[in-house]
Amino acid sequence: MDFIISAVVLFILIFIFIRRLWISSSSSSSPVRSRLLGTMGWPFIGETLDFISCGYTDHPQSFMDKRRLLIIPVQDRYGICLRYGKVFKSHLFGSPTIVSTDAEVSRIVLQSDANSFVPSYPKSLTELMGGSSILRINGNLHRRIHGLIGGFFKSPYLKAQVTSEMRKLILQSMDTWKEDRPIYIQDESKHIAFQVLAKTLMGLDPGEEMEYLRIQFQKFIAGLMSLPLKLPGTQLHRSLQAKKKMVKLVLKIIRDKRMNVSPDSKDVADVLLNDKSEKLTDELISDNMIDLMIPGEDSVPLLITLAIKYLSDCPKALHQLKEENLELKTRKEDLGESLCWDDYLSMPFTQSVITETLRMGNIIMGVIRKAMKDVEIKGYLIPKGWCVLTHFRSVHLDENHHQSPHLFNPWRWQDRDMSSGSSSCFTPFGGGLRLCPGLDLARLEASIFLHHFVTNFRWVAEEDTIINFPTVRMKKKMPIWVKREMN
Ligand code: HEM
Repeated sequence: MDFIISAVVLFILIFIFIRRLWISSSSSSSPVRSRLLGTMGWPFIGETLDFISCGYTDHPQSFMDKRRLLIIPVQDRYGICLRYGKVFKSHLFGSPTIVSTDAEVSRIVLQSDANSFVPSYPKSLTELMGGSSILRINGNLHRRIHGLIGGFFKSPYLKAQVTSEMRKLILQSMDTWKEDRPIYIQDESKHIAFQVLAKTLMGLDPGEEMEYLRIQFQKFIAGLMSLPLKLPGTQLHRSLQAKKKMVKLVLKIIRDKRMNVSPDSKDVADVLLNDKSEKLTDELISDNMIDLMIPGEDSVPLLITLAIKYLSDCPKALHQLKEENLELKTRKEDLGESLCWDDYLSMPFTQSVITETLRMGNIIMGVIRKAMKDVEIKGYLIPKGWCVLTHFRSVHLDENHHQSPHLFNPWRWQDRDMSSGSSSCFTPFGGGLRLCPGLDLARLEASIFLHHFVTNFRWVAEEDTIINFPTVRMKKKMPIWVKREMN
């Protein structure tokens, strides 16, 4: 008897489940033929809890894998479908969402302009960003600021200056390392990256103002993933207070610069101040200086930390990297020259290590866009108002695109030109109009760090694990024990 009741209950549950799939797969409001399958999960929370719980595992993409590889015979208008496929619908973080793990669909979304898709961020993040932040604005003003920032790193004079500043800060930090205690690579690289950003963005040197800015910035970013409640005592409120203090200091720096503006731009603020369009007010520039730190502050240290983690686990790659860097170091010493921007970025194996770290590490797991109108891509309908999560991580770890995707294999990138930052199967820096303008800076900083690290030190890494949610980081901050090389 029990068996019959269980069988009936199971049957009803399966029936309800399949019916929900059926309803959700055929409930498009548009006449456009849509192949989208998926479930919207529970009321309000949708499938968010499953997304988060998968996020905390070693395989955050298992949320996607479970759905795109789901074997359920669903009878839809077009026949029997055995899985949702690479693009499916869901309901995440309060929004109906299309999840794309398809390289081509994601590429088209990223390439689209603001008439079709605009960036979408969690509410707390939007609250903390300025209204004219490059991360939020669209259209001509966005294009102008993005172009100016991207252009900054193209000038030979600035390239030389940024390279020598970065080298100085990295070497200063390495000089303080002691052999009788662990060095926490994640913290060290974070400290350096902040100094590099403050210098590159607004010419700030280490000192009291930089330290004040660093402390306020830590309070500020603590609220990026917080509950969107602005009441006193909440994290978001504390972060907004910290932002106010930062804006006051940065605005003062910008105004001082405006008084003595020189035609030779020395940092990103100078480039924006020298813009002739008169659309870039001091408030807009100072807001953007702070918001530029959001994508820049954490990502580069993670790139460096993960590269060292993967190299520690792959002695063959470390050996080759060391050989390449030592060879260049000796050659430059013989010439009596120090390494320039192009030297650092032209070491092919070093760049392959960085590229492979970006592929495996997925520092930015994907980006979210919101559809401004019904958009059809490759037969999938994305309804107006829905979000699209272009999940880079799923593509980077898809064995159809990258053989043995979970293996750290820098050699796979040999003879492939990755200087443009992306191809549709490799998009760690996004793509289209919003392609990361800091990508050269990130590669350069990682290259300089790795160069001086592997040519000056041997090390033993302590056991540590990568955490992937809500942001990528090392559980123990990557402790290593170093010994200085006698060369
Ligand atoms: C490993 C390091 C980095 C990674 C993986 C990374 C990744 C990304 C990605 C995926 C995007 C695209 C976001 C989107 O499409 O919505 C982006 C945008 C952006 N990144 Fe980076 N980034 C890195 C370093 C930096 C640095 C160092 C800076 C600052 C100087 C920076 C500044 C920006 C800015 C301002 C945007 C927004 C561009 C726009 O919306 O037009 N990034 N980054």
